[in-house]
Amino acid sequence: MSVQFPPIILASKSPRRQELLTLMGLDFKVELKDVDESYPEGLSPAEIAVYISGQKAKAFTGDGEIVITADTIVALNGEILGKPTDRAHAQEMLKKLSGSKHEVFTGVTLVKGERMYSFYDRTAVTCKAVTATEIDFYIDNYKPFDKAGSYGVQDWWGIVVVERIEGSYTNVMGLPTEKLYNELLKFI
Ligand SMILES: Cc1cn([C@H]2C[C@H](O)[C@@H](COP(=O)(O)OP(=O)(O)OP(=O)(O)O)O2)c(=O)[nH]c1=O
Repeated sequence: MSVQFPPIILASKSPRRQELLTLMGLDFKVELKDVDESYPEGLSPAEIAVYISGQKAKAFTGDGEIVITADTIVALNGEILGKPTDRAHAQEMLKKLSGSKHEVFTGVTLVKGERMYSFYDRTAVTCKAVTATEIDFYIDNYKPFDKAGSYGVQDWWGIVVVERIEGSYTNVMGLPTEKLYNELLKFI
């Protein structure tokens, strides 16, 4: 790669984020810290994603290194859909997403020394209507319990159910790579 970035730490256990950063051609290390993912009331979906990515970043100082954290949430008509707590919760979320359009927000925070900068990207996703049997098939075979909104745009749901995506695809997967690249160039 022609651009030289300082050493990068990705503070995320998400295999999708690790994969996307690798696809960006960046060298990085993964470091994990436990973070409370609760957020204050009254925030918009974009503000929630940014707030939680900021909370994840506060655990790091990033001396000489750039630390990247992110948080992805799904919003449907003002309702926030995070990760499902169990099978029934996943069924409920997928039923709501079926036959409708929702938004995915990923907040990203960059940290280097004393500097901290956050941004977000927004993608609109339209899903076709699916049956209860298809939802059960999906949950049983793809176990989307680690995913916001209970689905992965990169798996069966994205291939078969997602009709239309307006905005960044990688933002839905968990990291808005196009925007992240531009922001990293400005941040270093
Ligand atoms: C909507 C959607 C979410 N997701 C994933 C991305 C994130 O991993 C997860 C949202 O949870 P997050 O809390 O954003 O991230 P995480 O807990 O997986 O990882 P970490 O906090 O360590 O960074 O949902 C997909 O993989 N595909 C999708 O289509």
